Amino acid sequence: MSFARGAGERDPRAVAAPEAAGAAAGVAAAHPDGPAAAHPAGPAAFRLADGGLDPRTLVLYAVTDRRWLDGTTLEEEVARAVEGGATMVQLREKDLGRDELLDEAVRLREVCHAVGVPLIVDDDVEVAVAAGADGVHVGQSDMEAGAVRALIGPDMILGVSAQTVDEALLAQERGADYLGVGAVFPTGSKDDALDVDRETLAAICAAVSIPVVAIGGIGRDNVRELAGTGIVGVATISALFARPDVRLAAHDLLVRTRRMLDGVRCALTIAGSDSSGGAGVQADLKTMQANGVFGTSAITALTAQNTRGVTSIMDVTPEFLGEQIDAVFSDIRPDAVKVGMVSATPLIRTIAERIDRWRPEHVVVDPVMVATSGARLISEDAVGTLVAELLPRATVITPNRPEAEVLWGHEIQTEKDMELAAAEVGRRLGCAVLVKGGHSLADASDVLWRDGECRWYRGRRVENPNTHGTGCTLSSAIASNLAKGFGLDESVMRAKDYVSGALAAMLDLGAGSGPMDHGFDLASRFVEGPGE
Ligand SMILES: Cc1ncc(COP(=O)(O)OP(=O)(O)O)c(N)n1
Ligand SMILES: Cc1nc(C(=O)O)sc1CCOP(=O)(O)O
Ligand SMILES: [Mg+2]
Repeated sequence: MSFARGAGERDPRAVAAPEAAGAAAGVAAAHPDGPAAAHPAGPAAFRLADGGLDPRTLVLYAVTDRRWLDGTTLEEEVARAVEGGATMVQLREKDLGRDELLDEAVRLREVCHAVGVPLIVDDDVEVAVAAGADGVHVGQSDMEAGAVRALIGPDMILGVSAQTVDEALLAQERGADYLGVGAVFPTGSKDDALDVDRETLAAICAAVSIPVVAIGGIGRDNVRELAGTGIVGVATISALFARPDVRLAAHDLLVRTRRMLDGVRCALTIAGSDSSGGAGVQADLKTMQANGVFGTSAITALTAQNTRGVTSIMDVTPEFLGEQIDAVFSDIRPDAVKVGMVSATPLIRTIAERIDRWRPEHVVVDPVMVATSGARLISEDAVGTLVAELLPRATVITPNRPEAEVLWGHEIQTEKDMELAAAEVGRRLGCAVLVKGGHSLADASDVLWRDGECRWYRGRRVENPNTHGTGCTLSSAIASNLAKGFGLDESVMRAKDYVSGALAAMLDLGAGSGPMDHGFDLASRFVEGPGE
């Protein structure tokens, strides 16, 4: 484990760090800026309805160590950590006297409460209470957990360290809200840390009903090894405070921790290739990536197109389309499927047959009929097959106004017409229907019919003439969110937000209606690059 924080930075082990005892006498009952100025909602705000600690507060738990400071203050570094996404902060300073610890706790409390993040104090119950912190963390050689609970009352958060299943069960019985279990990897930040192997960590998580965070030597390169253990988050000192940019380090580790906790979700796009990259399979894959889902593809057709129009289309054979779908499903089973441009009857039949064979959980069909440029993308006879054989197999379909008119058989002139169209088409097909409003009607608002009810999603209008690929992008963003486990309502809302963001980035490419910036919010911007 390296302590090098970068050229010229010091080794914190060179600084005297006496492992101070826990609670000692002499702390004032309350600091002058104490509990009265605490987070208005108090620590109860971090609890769920059943009284348990909300596990989301533990996803990225930043533990302080002033020995990493290099000309900045602890408040500044903690502010950076929470700005980057730390969900909980622990003041753990072994070399501070109690008055200094209390002052530091009060300062950190302000920083944390300004952004709604709980502050925990390590070891010292009296300082935690006097400073108006949200909780305290004690280990096996600190004050006994039951005694701590009696002192802090029912609301304040109590964290307890455990290295065995017996210790974990006892801590839970004595009123712990969460457990810190480590050291799961070798650490240079705690001299007396004991090793906890993966099996013990998993056994502790399985034995208790309170949330567990892993601690010790965790960083961006090994966090994924904790997948499947049952933890709800990770606690770390050096992966944040030893980094040159604490905010970026926090964001990077948060993204990686979330990915580790959620597992990798996959989506499949079955659609046409757009040589200009703004629509079709290319837009779908970029959208999936940007929405945190691994994208796979089965290509229905190659198109030669750019922002001015489609000049040529070459369909793949139905056999080859089927082979692509089978190759993906038989190996990486996607959590959701998006179907886009599919222009010929045999290809539509192949997709319908594969849906029956592989039974994906979610199927989003964008019934692409006409490109934004006006080019027809499906043969007349194929529309009948689409309606009869593919759309009834969808979870949700996402027609724009002209497509909804074809499916409904009437003109759509008002928002009421959009609702009627969505309802009638949905009843006929037995699936949810999202009718998308256009610039001239309902602005950026769409209506979703599902299970007999209509719901409007009022989007924010973005003045951007470059709208090539918006339909593909919306449907693949919905599929990505369904793949991640969101319900349909939430998936539509998130997808609309994503499309608005991609439009608002105002990318301007090509002479015609250009593509959106699918990568406007990519996490990679926050990932530390080489040389750090
Ligand atoms: C979240 C979390 N987990 C474990 C610890 C370690 O606590 P403890 O065993 O009391 O050791 P010290 O931190 O006091 O040296 C922790 N602080 N936080
Ligand atoms: C504070 C602490 N407790 C541990 C335990 O095993 O209980 S390990 C540890 C140090 C964590 O720091 P780093 O992320 O730099 O390894
Ligand atoms: Mg302790």
